[in-house]
Amino acid sequence: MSIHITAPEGSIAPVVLMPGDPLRAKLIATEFLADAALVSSTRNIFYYTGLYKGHRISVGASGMGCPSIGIYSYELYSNYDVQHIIRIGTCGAYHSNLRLFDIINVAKSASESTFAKEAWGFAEEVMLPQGNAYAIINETAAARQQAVLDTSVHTSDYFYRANPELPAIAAAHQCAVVEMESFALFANARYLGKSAACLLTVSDIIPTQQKISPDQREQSLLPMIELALESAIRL
Ligand SMILES: O=P(O)(O)O[C@H]1O[C@H](CO)[C@@H](O)[C@H]1O
Ligand SMILES: O=c1cc[nH]c(=O)[nH]1
Repeated sequence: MSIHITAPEGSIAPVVLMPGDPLRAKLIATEFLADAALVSSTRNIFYYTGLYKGHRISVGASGMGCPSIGIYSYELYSNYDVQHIIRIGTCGAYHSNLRLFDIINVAKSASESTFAKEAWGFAEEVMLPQGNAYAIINETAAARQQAVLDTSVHTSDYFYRANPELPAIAAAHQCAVVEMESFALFANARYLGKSAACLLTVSDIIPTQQKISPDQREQSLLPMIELALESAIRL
């Protein structure tokens, strides 16, 4: 048990898939895991453990933003001996050459966030995926002939902001998309010597304001979820 996750000891698998949204965690557990058990629902942040093709896997939410994923990933790595976390999220595209539903395996995360520096003394504004999860995802995608873009992302602390220009950090690091968590996940994994990767599906194109509708969102994330599950059983 930890402060924010009340799963009993041993009830979380060494590999965790982590969407932002607790209801996405529930959907994955219901649709894809055999014998899925709800092991924590503290603050309605659901964690489930079950079997995918006979392999024990957990799925649970991070909430939104670096502070929130910072808490959940730290407790999973430290209190539950989790080895690998694969974030499975949505992102906005800064450029209209990306398309809705494109899938990204995050190659690096650039952020103005103070999370890595203040928590662990990592002064860099770029954090990288840790361990072998990122490479396994690319190998799994290639074996499935599934298109995945290998892209830099901007991890932003802001969803809404006054200035519509491309943020300076996104321009400096050629970030094609924006999301809000991978920088903190990678920083925690780096500090704790664990493995972390991040898959994203493009849910909106910022310059043209195209968006996946709430109805489309559930189904449109399935290719990313399947890639994450197929990668998880190879870790
Ligand atoms: O779809 P999720 O995983 O929540 O990810 C993205 O969506 C949220 C914003 O709507 C932020 O958490 C952002 O990172
Ligand atoms: O963080 C996010 C996620 C989706 N779309 C955005 O514009 N930002």
